[in-house]
Amino acid sequence: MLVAGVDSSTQGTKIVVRRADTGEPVRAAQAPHPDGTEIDPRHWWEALLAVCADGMLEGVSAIGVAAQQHGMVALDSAGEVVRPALLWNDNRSAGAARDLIAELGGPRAWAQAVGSVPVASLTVTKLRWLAEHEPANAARAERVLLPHDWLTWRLTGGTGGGEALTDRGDASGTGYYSPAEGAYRTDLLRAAFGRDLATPRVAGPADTAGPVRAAGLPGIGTVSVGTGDNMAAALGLGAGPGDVVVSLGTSGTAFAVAEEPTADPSGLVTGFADATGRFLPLVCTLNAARVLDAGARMLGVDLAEFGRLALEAPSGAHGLTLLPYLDGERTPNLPDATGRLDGLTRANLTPPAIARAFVEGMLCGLADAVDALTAQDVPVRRVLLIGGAARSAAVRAIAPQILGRPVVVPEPGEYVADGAARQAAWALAGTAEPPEWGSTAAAETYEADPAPGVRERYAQARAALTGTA
Ligand SMILES: Nc1ncnc2c1ncn2[C@@H]1O[C@H](COP(=O)(O)OP(=O)(O)O)[C@@H](O)[C@H]1O
Ligand SMILES: O=C(CO)[C@@H](O)[C@H](O)COP(=O)(O)O
Repeated sequence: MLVAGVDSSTQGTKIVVRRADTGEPVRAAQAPHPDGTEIDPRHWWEALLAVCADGMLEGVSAIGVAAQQHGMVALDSAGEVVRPALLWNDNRSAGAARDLIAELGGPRAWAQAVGSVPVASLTVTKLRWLAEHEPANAARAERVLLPHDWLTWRLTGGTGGGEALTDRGDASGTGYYSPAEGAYRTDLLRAAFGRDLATPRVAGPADTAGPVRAAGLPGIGTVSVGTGDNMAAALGLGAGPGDVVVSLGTSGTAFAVAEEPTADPSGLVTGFADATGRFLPLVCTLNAARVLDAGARMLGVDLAEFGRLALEAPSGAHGLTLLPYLDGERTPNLPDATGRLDGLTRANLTPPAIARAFVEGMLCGLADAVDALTAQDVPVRRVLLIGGAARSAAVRAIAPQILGRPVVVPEPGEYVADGAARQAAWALAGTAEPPEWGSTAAAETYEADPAPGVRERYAQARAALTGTA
């Protein structure tokens, strides 16, 4: 029996087909999404149809969708989107986040209410922005979904009979759902938007959303409830207690599966739920793999050559320090920040030093993320490195220096899509726990002497930028 898992992430859609019982890979495909921080969801649907073409779903008995978290998909009474979705990395609602925090009585009140302090990424702030800036669109909105909710709904029939569903994991990133209570905070949604909006029913981790009823796709009997991409990655990796996953995709994330919810009033750690009934404390940066993409483009080289250059320079990049806030930043919360390259001299203005500084700067943001998790008593027994940029030999070699501990790199793969496929297999099996699909046995461990000096210079540069030096 075969299952399929879909990852509809920021830069593209990926699909994997695996055997339901063992997880053995069978086939895979991917299709890109257009760039930008707002996007018409029909592009996600078209990418999903593209990866399902050419017999991809032949013999598949269940399918699940995981997607980028937080995106605001507002629908009207006919089920049409009222405007392009605002994505997790769209910073226009930063002011709305500040207002919402003040209105509820400060960050601690939010952390206690929903496990997270609003920043521009969270859906609740996008709803406030919509109400304030696009009253005509806001007036048409009847329902709010997240990217994975919308795709799952379309798969199961959409306006032709699908029920809008979500799961705890993705719901926990909205800012109007309490993972600790397992319930929506409709009062917070109403306070943000000015009136009620319909929200999808929160189904259980192994529930079925229905059969595939979308035109142009085979009538697969089981669509699992789906989840957010980070929750799916944890499920795909089989992350256990003590595992901290560092993912270097469009976003940089550090997260762990936890038995208890977190409520960090500093706002650094967002207290999400996972895809199995547990919790997923997570730190997210806006600047990860695409920092390297931009650096390589600037130097006029491909990613392989960029990595080779980075390894040519010594640790510390001859004194260069990159603050990688190329898309603003979410953690730390600096939505209007821009990047900064400190320490330039005539001697160090070389491609190797610049490439090294880009890799080190990106990784320093993630090292701070891991520290924020440990400050919330999240145990770190080992660090697992995944995501597109983990394919870079330079990143793999430099990561243990900057993270200050050995780094386990599982075989490169699509762990979000794998998690979605494993959830589909779980829905099919109807068991209490997801099927055992083996572990990260093919992982390689990278070790190196820690480079605390690099992090100290980074912290100084960051403090100078934020005026806290
Ligand atoms: N060998 C590599 N070296 C560095 N970056 C890479 C490499 N391969 C892929 N990437 C980068 O990984 C990113 C995509 O990662 P992925 O985890 O698929 O992101 P997302 O899930 O956010 O769409 C792209 O920015 C791409 O340039
Ligand atoms: O906002 C977050 C997590 O809170 C991001 O991690 C998004 O879920 C997008 O992920 P990628 O496209 O980078 O996988």
